[in-house]
Amino acid sequence: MSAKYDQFIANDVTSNRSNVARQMLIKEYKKLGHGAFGTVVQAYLTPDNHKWYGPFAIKKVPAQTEYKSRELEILRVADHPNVVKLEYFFTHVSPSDNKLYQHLAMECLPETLQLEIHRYTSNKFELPLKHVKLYTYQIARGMLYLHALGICHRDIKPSNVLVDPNTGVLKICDFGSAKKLEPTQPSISYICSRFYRAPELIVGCTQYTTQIDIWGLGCVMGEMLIGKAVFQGQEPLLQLREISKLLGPPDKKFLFFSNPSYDGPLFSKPLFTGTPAQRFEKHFGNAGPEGIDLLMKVLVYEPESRLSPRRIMAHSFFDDLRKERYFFPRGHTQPKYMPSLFEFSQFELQILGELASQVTPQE
Ligand SMILES: Nc1ncnc2c1ncn2[C@@H]1O[C@H](COP(=O)(O)OP(=O)(O)OP(=O)(O)O)[C@@H](O)[C@H]1O
Repeated sequence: MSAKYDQFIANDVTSNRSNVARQMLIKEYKKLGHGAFGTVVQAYLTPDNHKWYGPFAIKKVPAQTEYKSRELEILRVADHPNVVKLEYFFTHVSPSDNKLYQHLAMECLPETLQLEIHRYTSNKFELPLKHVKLYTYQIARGMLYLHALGICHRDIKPSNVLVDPNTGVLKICDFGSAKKLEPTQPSISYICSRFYRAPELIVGCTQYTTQIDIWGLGCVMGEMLIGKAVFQGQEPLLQLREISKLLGPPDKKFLFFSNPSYDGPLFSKPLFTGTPAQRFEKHFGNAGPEGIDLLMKVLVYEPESRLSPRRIMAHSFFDDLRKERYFFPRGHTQPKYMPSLFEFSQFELQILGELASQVTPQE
């Protein structure tokens, strides 16, 4: 291994599996990304210069902020095939600015869904429908788990979804905005990236539920189908205008329950023609009738009317995944067996309840 980047020794590198802390040498290889709060680098870890662990994606965020501690707290407990796994964590003072940084070493995936969508659009294609099904199903399965724990991701978007296009595996990442929602406590409404913000967030609701993530799932599914963000508001309030073009304007009941004191624009003058079904058909025709039906049940104003993760997983749009366990990875002419989609834990089976048999393939 030839080092191109930084290397440093960190004390107290804690394994999230065993909880044991020890000194390790960290070798960084390349930058994977950077966001509002920190940078992500690919790195290997060694306790003795012989055994190497990795590659990991190490996210560095300034230590001792509320953001950081929530992200660590959530990643420490999250253990699911569709949620990025935290392997090690430690704090370390950066020699460049002498500040303390929290380091989260997570399993590393080759790409984000954003890049995967971009690969197709730059060649004037959209993702094959089978891939849309495979990825949307896994987002729903990750959400089934997170939401059952009360964890709301609050920033679902294609760049926060990691994929391995070769295996078809998908994992939700970036828990920097995530929060365990308590039913009686308000939360800030100014979260989530604009194009993916649920309508209740746009109108300033502070008692929202994990259903804001379901809106994000709908936006991500739609983006995979059409190759670009479904609702591209040029500024925060204009985001509602974009939504109104497809769904029609929000009604009084929605506003009453979301934020009765909202006094922003409502876009009640028709900005569209035809029925909602015709507009969805026009936008997402390539999803087929089942895909359109699913989107129409996910992209709805009332959060409680949006399908839950388990109802999404049970939707007939995913019957193909249950019947035919192969897919063609990008650039492959030979089919490949799909990743594990239905090997549910006892916890998942409990949440799926009576829908478990509908979600699982019938041999
Ligand atoms: N486990 C991982 N494997 C591979 N790449 C990753 C991984 N985690 C993060 N990345 C890359 O780093 C980018 C930023 O990571 P992340 O979203 O967690 O940081 P952030 O500071 O919260 O960013 P943002 O402000 O854009 O949300 C991701 O979009 C992705 O490209």
